[in-house]
Amino acid sequence: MTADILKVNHLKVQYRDSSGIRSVISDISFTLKKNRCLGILGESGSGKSMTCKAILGLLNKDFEIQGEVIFKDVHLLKAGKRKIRNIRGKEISMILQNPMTAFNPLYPIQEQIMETFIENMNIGKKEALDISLKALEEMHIRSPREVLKKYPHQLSGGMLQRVMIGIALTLKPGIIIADEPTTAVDAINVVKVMEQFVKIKEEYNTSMIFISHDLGAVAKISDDILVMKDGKVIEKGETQYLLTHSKNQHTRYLINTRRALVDRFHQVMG
Ligand SMILES: Nc1ncnc2c1ncn2[C@@H]1O[C@H](COP(=O)(O)OP(=O)(O)OP(=O)(O)O)[C@@H](O)[C@H]1O
Repeated sequence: MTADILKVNHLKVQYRDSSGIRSVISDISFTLKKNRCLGILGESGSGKSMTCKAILGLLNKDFEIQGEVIFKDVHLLKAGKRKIRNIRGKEISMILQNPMTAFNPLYPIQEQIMETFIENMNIGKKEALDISLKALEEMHIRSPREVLKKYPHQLSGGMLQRVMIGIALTLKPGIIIADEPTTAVDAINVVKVMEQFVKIKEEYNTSMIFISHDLGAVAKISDDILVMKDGKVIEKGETQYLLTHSKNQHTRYLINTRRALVDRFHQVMG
């Protein structure tokens, strides 16, 4: 039996503004098992990002959150700010859709990466620089010393995303939550970024939540899949079983849409 590393029980998220209250996530439950990858699949607006932001306490006061999120016996929704901040980054890392938003545009990335390592690993500047260089090398980034001196806008989305993955890997968290990590990446680098995720999973024993609207990406990396629609979980199960046996209409629709896309690609490419 594989142990559960993260349990989400009856999570509900509501959004409140001047016009009233709106349900964004309605009563979802799932578990992430140790050393496994859970793919969250769903169309835009289905609630994938909101689910993960709620888990990590990243939503502001306009959102009302109910339910239970248990990570290693810690009830994350009730944990204090300091405790959550310690868990985020070191124990649970999030890789965002748009890596540009994770960096401050006003500073070269070197300072920002080093700061993250100094804060989370309790080390000095010299060691942080060595580790930063190593993190980029691990991601097969050429001329890492020069790359570190660049400002975020001087690097491509794919490059920045690889830098983010390198940082997450170096911190060796128990869980990586990747939210549409290939969105800002050009087609050539998508393959490279996906390879890095598969590598993390296979070599580092990291548990992972991989969010995407792309069934191909989710199927490539996930052991289990959760399908979301309109803020609800409509199906969950082992990836292979779900892809071949799902009787759920919406899941079949997502599978068929993907199949049609691949067929069209083959037609165009001859
Ligand atoms: N900042 C916000 N304020 C209020 N409602 C929001 C906000 N961000 C998202 N929502 C709403 O929450 C719901 C779920 O959105 P969410 O971003 O989680 O979807 P998603 O599945 O991650 O989609 P995408 O793939 O486009 O990121 C949607 O109805 C959306 O309108």
